[in-house]
Amino acid sequence: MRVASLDITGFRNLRPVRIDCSPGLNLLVGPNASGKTSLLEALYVLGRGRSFRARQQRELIQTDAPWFRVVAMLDGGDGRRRPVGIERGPQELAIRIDGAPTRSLAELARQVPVLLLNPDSHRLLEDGPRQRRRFMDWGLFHAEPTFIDAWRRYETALRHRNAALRAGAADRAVDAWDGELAAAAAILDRLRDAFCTALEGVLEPLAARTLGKERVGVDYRRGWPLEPSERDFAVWLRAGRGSDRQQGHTRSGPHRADFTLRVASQPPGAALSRGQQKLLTIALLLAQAELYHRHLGDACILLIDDLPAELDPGNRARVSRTLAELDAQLFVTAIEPGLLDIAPWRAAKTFGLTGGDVREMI
Ligand SMILES: Nc1ncnc2c1ncn2[C@@H]1O[C@H](COP(=O)(O)OP(=O)(O)OP(=O)(O)O)[C@@H](O)[C@H]1O
Repeated sequence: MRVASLDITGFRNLRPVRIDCSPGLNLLVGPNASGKTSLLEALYVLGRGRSFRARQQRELIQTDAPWFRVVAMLDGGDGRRRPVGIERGPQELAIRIDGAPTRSLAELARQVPVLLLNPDSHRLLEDGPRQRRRFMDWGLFHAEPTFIDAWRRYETALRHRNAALRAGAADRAVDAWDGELAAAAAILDRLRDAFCTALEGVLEPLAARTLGKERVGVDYRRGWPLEPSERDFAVWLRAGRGSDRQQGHTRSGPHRADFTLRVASQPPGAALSRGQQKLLTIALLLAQAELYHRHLGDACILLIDDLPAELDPGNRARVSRTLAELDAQLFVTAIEPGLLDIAPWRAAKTFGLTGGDVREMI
């Protein structure tokens, strides 16, 4: 899916704007506070229904404006164009896909597959497992039709089981949720395990290109210490029920799943410099984009904030070449135009931003 054109009204400091986007690279150039990150953020909100930096969604609405609206005309590569839009007032949220209103953020996310790379992305490797679970689940949500149902089933069963544990419910009541939890866990576990295997396959060559390291591995952690069969997880749940009751929640399961990376048999923190860890994070994001492309035969939308600032000139050139080879649509911010070489791209447009005003540069 690619964004053919984008309309933004009432969002952060951006003046009302309509741009025709390149199917390849869209370079957003401007000084500090000109609105570059806001433009990426508008696209991110369109794809995820929330911002990557605002604590309150209402921060996104322009000062003195009643609401914001972001509308994209999407091009699926089959010649069909489809409008998708999100509008948010202080309280209410409205989504339209192909002219029809919907309340489903999942449906919106399916239409607008956005991935973000910004100066905080290295936290994917450094922070706790939640971000890495989201990373796995983003890939599975798009690639595996059975994923979302299993995920919802699991979350519902987990909520009910935890409530039953806290309420001191009889074993019979908890048994019912254990069965449901174990059945959904088996599906999630199988999908995430397969995802990590596929991720390793695409990450290795990408890490070799961006980082010059070849022995990069992905180790899946399922969230409980037994073999991956439904029965085993049910047994594990049963055995841990007493302690779960004491704690008031289910201590193990796919809600604790994670993955770790390995570079030449070591954790990235031990094997790599900080700059190299950033390159590994970039390779990881690109691997996600590549997997999306392999599964769906279509491009996803990569939002890259402040990439040049992160890398020395040699690494910048290597990353630029790798990005240009990827079949994805890119929106990349930079303070100066020369920091990213646009020559490797077959299709590229540069947009200049000043004080929230966006203009295509010819
Ligand atoms: N709701 C809002 N209404 C109006 N202006 C806002 C709102 N929220 C943020 N701003 C302003 O928008 C400006 C643009 O910020 P943005 O982060 O998009 O700039 P940028 O070009 O990415 O800057 P930098 O290069 O420094 O990262 C900031 O000056 C900020 O104060």
